[in-house]
Amino acid sequence: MDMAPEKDLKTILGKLQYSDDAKVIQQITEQTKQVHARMAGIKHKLVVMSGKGGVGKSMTTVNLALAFARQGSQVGLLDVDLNGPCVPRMLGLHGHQLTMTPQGAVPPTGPLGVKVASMDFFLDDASPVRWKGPMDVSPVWLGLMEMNVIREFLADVAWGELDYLLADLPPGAAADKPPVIAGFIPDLAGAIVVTTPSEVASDVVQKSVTYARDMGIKVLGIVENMSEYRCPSCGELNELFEGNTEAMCEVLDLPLLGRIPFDRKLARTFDKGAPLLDESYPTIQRYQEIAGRIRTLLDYKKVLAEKL
Ligand SMILES: Nc1ncnc2c1ncn2[C@@H]1O[C@H](COP(=O)(O)OP(=O)(O)OP(=O)(O)O)[C@@H](O)[C@H]1O
Repeated sequence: MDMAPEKDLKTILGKLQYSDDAKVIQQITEQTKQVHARMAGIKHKLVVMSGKGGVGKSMTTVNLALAFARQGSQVGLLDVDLNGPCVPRMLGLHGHQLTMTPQGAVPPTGPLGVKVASMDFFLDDASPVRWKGPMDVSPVWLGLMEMNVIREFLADVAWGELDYLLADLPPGAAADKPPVIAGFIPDLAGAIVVTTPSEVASDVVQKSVTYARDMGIKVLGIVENMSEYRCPSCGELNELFEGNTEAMCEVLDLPLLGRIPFDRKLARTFDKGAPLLDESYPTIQRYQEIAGRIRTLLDYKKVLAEKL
């Protein structure tokens, strides 16, 4: 596939063809084939989802990617949020670009060798994505446009060989975009759902798990974020929200993969784009444990598949 020396949102949009249904179907088929080819060298593909926004999904995705990398794996991070991509910023890669080569768009490398591809690389600073034309009046058209941009983006990124690819999906509950985007990723190993104990009190997490399952996505487990508060001066842990994630996991028949405390010291380093990477730090050890559990689940799944 020929690649332009530079690529931005306008070029992507310029390539989309909507003149008739046959062309749309042909384009989707070609993009889908291309996505399969691009991701053929990736062993485990995972998506990270949440019911609502702001529960720490990106923070969890980025830290799990770093945890897998610390265990010696080759890791890629995919940030497909068109309206608030924050992964590059957290890893100090904001302002970086994909490198366009004849082999595809090569993602920049962040801390611990993690490769990052984000919609952020196509967007102007601080301005939200604005679509022009018929989309102004049609939310359906707007959704279609976004999905096409994401599929085209996935069709371009040349990941090479990876052990893990973690995709940070946009926030959204039940019948929203995240499960549709997850469907673009071939041979998906499963989804990790991030929640806070307060979110558990509502039924939003259960709805998103049910909807993901209805779409054929295997949910591997739940990560509870902001479980407790770690005091920055003395390190003591105190309860932060009411909620019973264990009971919810039992109802949903899902493992609780781990609990991450509200840790201002750690989060501040990611918000500043200079992430704390010290593996002896207690909250980072929690992420390491969660990554270990995910690895065990994936290995178990592989053994089961080989036996059947
Ligand atoms: N465990 C934590 N301790 C302290 N702060 C946290 C923690 N997890 C996330 N945060 C902070 O909360 C804010 C939101 O986190 P994040 O961007 O990861 O949420 P999100 O669920 O991905 O949001 P959205 O999907 O709506 O973009 C960030 O400023 C982040 O630093």
